[in-house]
Amino acid sequence: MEARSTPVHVEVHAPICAAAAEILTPDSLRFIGYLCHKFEDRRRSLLSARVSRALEFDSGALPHFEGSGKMGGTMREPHSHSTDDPHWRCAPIPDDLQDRRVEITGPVDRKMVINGLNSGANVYMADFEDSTSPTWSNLTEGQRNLRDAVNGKITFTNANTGRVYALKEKTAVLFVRPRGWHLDEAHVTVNGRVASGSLFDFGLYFFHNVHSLLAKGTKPYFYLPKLEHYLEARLWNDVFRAAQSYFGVPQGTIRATVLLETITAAFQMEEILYELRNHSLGLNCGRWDYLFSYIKKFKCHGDKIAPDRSHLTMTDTPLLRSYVDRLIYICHKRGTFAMGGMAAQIPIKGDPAANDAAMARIKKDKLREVLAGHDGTWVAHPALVTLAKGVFDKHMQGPNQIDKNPGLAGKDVSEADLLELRKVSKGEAITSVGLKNGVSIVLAYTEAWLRGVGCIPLNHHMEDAATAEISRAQIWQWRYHEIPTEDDGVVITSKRISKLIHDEVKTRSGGEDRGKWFLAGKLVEDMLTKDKLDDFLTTVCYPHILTTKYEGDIIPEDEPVSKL
Ligand SMILES: CC(=O)SCCNC(=O)CCNC(=O)[C@H](O)C(C)(C)COP(=O)(O)OP(=O)(O)OC[C@H]1O[C@@H](n2cnc3c(N)ncnc32)[C@H](O)[C@@H]1OP(=O)(O)O
Ligand SMILES: O=CC(=O)O
Ligand SMILES: [Mg+2]
Repeated sequence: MEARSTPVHVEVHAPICAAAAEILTPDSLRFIGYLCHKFEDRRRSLLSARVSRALEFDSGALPHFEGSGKMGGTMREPHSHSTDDPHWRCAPIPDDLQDRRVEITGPVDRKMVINGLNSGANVYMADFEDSTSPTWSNLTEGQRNLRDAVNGKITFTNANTGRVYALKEKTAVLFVRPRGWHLDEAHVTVNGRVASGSLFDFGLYFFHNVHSLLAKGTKPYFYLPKLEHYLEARLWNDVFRAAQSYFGVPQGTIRATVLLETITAAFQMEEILYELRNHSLGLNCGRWDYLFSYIKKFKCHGDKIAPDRSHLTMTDTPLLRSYVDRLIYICHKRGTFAMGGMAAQIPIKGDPAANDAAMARIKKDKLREVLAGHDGTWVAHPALVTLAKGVFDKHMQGPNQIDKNPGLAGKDVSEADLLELRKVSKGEAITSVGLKNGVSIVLAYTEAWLRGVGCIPLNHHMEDAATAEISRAQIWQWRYHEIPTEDDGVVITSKRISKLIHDEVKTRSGGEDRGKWFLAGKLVEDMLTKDKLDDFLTTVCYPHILTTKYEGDIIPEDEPVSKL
């Protein structure tokens, strides 16, 4: 392990619960301190650049491909060199990852980790992002669960049923998705500044598992969420280089797939791959955050108002189709994975007809993906693994189709194609039902998140921090543009939204201060009716799940419980 001499002060401002005691050792904290100290200024400056770009979009600007010569103002980008050489390829694919046809994802609680690894999927992605509410216990226990899983020692006993869970002999290959660059880990400060959530999650997993993973013949594999720019990919690449060198493991040991899930990243697919090429495992279509990002970035554009969420389907939304095609083309051209995304339907219990219809929709979605050229897909629930595998087995003969399917449909995707929304028939685009459903989704998800639950079943769909954000952003946008709902002609105003929220909170809480309904109602009302659209629901709600004081990046005032 490489020695580091720069003095770095790491403080933990949270109870040292049993999991934290095992995970936050002096050495692991020293490593987190090293990463945060080295990269925090760059993280902050990249986050500021996001704010500047957002202001330009608010004034009507649009993203452009590099080299289009159309960038103006602060959006002038440095040349990335990604297209200078037509021959570069991403690093070769590791043996245990040739076949990624079905990947299951899920939050990091102990039972889920075991069920995900045992699900029969090729890959299990343990998720600290969209499906985890980053409470202190979720994070520290999640890290402990992953360490135990990597060591093959994870077990779980259901206290109610007595059922014992343990790993099967053959398990899925493990990926980990740390939080995005925008999220802080406020329970930890490094030289007085709150730590990055990304570096906390990445660093602890890497610290505790790199050697065990290598000894088992696998590697530390990551999914990188919510990147908005290729310089953010460069930051991850530099973090990987620093981490590998700190531990004395070969460069290229870490491998990562980037979630292509922001509209700005869609204009920089090749640039992002290029930055990470020595660590890259391709791109994935994170369709839900992608829609959220589109609505958020163009919230002020009167010609880009999205219809009800139910209309934003992969087949009927031109910008989604174009982004899929372009992603497959770019990834295959550079010799790496073009992964599909998540269908939000989950199994429906007790209603076979409705369940059959949901399964048919998922099957259609997976068929579209494999025929388009994707090398694999995501499922949200173990009961969907066989279904998705069946579709890929039938239509993808080899372990992947990187070399077989060049995805040429994506070659000529234009800037305009990546921005084109679906046109919905007059009278059905934005409806009172869509508005009510949207309010109900944002509220229910926020309530669960505040209780520490990051993914919920709702109306037979999974709702997480990406799906709920679409509803939040679009309701804000409809109100901002004073859109009337088409079925009744009534304008969407703050007053109308507030009433829907109050009614829903009353129904869901029974009028009693149960769960987190009252708090969720207050926060959601504020987010949906204020002048400014908050960047993320999760950053608004974050101070409410902490065990310590925190406002934005202000340093907690309490005495730290642990110092390094
Ligand atoms: C937009 C994106 O970012 S997508 C990626 C992030 N989102 C996700 O990963 C979604 C993950 N999925 C889930 O969290 C869950 O499936 C939910 C919340 C949607 C539904 O969960 P539940 O209501 O518990 O489902 P259900 O009761 O049908 O579960 C049946 C069993 O499958 C298990 N299970 C369900 N989903 C998963 C999963 N994703 N991974 C592992 N196990 C799972 C349950 O733990 C349960 O196990 P048990 O029978 O041993 O008790
Ligand atoms: O992370 C996945 C998404 O769709 O968002
Ligand atoms: Mg996402």
